[in-house]
Amino acid sequence: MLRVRPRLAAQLTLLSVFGAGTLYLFLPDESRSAPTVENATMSPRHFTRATLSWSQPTGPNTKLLSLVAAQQQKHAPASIWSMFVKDDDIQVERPYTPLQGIDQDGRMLFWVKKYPKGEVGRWLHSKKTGEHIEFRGPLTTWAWKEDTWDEVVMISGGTGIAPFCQLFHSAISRGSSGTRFTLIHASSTSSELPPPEILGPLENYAKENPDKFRLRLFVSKGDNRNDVYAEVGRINKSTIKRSLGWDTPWWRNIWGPSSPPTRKILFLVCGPERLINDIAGPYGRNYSQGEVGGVLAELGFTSKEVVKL
Ligand SMILES: Cc1cc2nc3c(=O)[nH]c(=O)nc-3n(C[C@H](O)[C@H](O)[C@H](O)COP(=O)(O)OP(=O)(O)OC[C@H]3O[C@@H](n4cnc5c(N)ncnc54)[C@H](O)[C@@H]3O)c2cc1C
Repeated sequence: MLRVRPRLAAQLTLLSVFGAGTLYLFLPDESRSAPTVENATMSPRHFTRATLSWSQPTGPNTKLLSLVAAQQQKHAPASIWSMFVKDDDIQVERPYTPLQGIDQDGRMLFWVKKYPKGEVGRWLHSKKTGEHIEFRGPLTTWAWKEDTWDEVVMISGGTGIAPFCQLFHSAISRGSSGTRFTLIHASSTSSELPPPEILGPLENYAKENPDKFRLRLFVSKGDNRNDVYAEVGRINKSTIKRSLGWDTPWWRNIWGPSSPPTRKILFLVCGPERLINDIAGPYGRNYSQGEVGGVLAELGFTSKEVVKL
């Protein structure tokens, strides 16, 4: 018997009312053109299949999902990259960031949030172990270049930690870089903080390598989760100044301002629109970088030093 999923059923009803041409106009067009190729190595130009091997709820609206590609994969870029995942009920794709890249067996781990009216996030959360998911990629979000920066400060909110987690696994934790990294992450409540699978390796590395990597966690309000320490409050100007070692007591400046820093500093910011706006100013048109605004502009940083992911 042919079983029609509820959302697909709704689409078919629409189809009968408005006609195929009209429905086609309603559907976002991103994923119509890329074909699906069975058992192929991954490519941005075609979709290929992965199997959901494991998933686990990690909070009120987030889940960890492990996908295994059908075919062994040869490589992944050294940069921050993502995969487009296709919701094949409605033929819409969205990018998601493998937290640890992809291993030789084609395994990828994702941390995905579902929004009350969000299409693909809710669809991914509904998938069961053993079900197939189509993906294409890798697509570079931002190219990391070793030994370009003295200091990199990563600021994230919610699942916006994913690209920094990936950079941690591909570059930071290898320890070869002369760069000092700081990750400042905020979630609304402690139970919405990233799960131990994400935070554990970051916390351990930060403890063992305080001169190379620092981690600071913030929550707007604390609740019952006590396996992790987070400061209650928002990421603001003084958080960032402190991370840069610029929080000199006022009495030290009594003889005039200290000399400007000469270190090459880069800020990477990723998360909900409000966090991006407050810290780095809004995106420009069509998600271009726009001007630097917010706290980073107040601290004198320019577009050469700020990337909104
Ligand atoms: C390069 C890149 C990598 C990404 N990696 C990840 C990842 O690893 N994990 C992850 O969970 N997401 C990630 N995202 C976001 C993801 O691609 C989707 O945008 C997100 O899952 C929402 O898609 P949706 O289809 O569920 O919701 P949609 O159908 O697109 O949105 C429905 C409604 O949900 C609300 N909504 C959607 N997104 C947001 C938001 N960010 N903040 C507040 N409200 C929102 C809006 O009100 C919107 O009207 C990434 C995005 C990019 C650009």
